[in-house]
Amino acid sequence: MVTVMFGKLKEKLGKTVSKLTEKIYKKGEAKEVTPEKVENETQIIKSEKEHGLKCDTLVKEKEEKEKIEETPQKKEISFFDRFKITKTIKKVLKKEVVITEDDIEDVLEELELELLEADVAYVVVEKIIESLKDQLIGMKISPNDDPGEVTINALKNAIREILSQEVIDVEEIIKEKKKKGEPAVFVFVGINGTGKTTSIAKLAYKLKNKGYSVVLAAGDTFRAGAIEQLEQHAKNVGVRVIKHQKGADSAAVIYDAIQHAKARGIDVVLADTAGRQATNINLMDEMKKVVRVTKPDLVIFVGDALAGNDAIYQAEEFNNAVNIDGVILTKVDADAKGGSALSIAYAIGKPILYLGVGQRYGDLIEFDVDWMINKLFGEEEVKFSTEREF
Ligand SMILES: Nc1nc2c(ncn2[C@@H]2O[C@H](COP(=O)(O)OP(=O)(O)OP(=O)(O)O)[C@@H](O)[C@H]2O)c(=O)[nH]1
Repeated sequence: MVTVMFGKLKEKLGKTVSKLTEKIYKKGEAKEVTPEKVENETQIIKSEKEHGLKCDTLVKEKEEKEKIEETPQKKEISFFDRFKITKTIKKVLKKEVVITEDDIEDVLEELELELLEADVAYVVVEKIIESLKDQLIGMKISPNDDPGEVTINALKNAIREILSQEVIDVEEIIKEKKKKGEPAVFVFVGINGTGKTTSIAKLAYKLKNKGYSVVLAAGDTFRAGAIEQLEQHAKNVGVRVIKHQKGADSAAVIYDAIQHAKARGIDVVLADTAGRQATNINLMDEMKKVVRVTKPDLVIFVGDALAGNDAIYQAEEFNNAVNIDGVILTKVDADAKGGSALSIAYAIGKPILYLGVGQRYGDLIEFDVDWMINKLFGEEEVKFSTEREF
């Protein structure tokens, strides 16, 4: 089953736009108007070909057209038939509307429940509702305005506020460190199984393809097989790994990798660490030591989008322990809800750097607010590859 990325969130936001729009139409006693002009047949067929429009009228029209073709005497589609094909009813407000809290209260209450259901963190839901109220209550909508556009823009603004954090330019950090003759050091932290090792490999692949030299540090000396897993990724991607034996001190391995990179003028050190539960005090203390000793340029929290609210809680705990700089949210390709992608940055006040969108080395995309807004409100449905490279 192909997951529609952020599918649940997208559906709920779409429903809210329709409900708010209908409320405004009703209050403004909107009347239906038909389009001034009728498209000609070529435009209709073109629309059908270009957009695969299979709406009822077009399908019905094709059946009627086939029927006409069966009876040779009626070659042309009548004007009225054409008119039916492109019948796009628009509504126009009869009078100006001033939106009151009563007008939108019930729709916003429903939106609140539905966002919570899509795994959006409570603090984020509250912020979105508050922003919508600030934007919409008291707003004047004239007959020249398009209520649908007004409501979509209000929702987009509310979500943009949530998603916008200070942007971190990873390549800028690498270049700045290179000027000082030092490697940029990025340490990856998170709980077990979220995709740390995989994301390190994906970022190594991305940076290597951009011309940077990369070395990996096998800092997960805890989990059986973790060192070998990272070595396999490094081989596949074509970068080196600095490792010690299993059970060695994680900070020491990463420290050695940094010295190796310095000695050889390598641009970037990507350091793995053992997956750990935020509740495991000993492992959290070890992680604090790793950060204290290695002084990384970025501490990157790797969260699993499928974990929903748990990913937010874990990010908050890790942020309290070692001050996270940025987030990689993985398995977004498999996340039908979308709540964690919307919530994690706002909940900890740190930016999402990348999204993991599959199991190939190229399946790591730089996060961008406009990109996410477009995915939540855009028409296109993103299809991800289910191919596996690891
Ligand atoms: N669909 C999908 N799967 C992913 C993504 N990122 C990681 N995975 C899978 O998630 C699983 C765990 O990935 P790892 O990188 O081993 O996780 P980890 O955090 O290093 O795990 P520990 O070493 O136990 O802490 C693997 O099967 C990956 O292929 C992603 O973006 N999309």
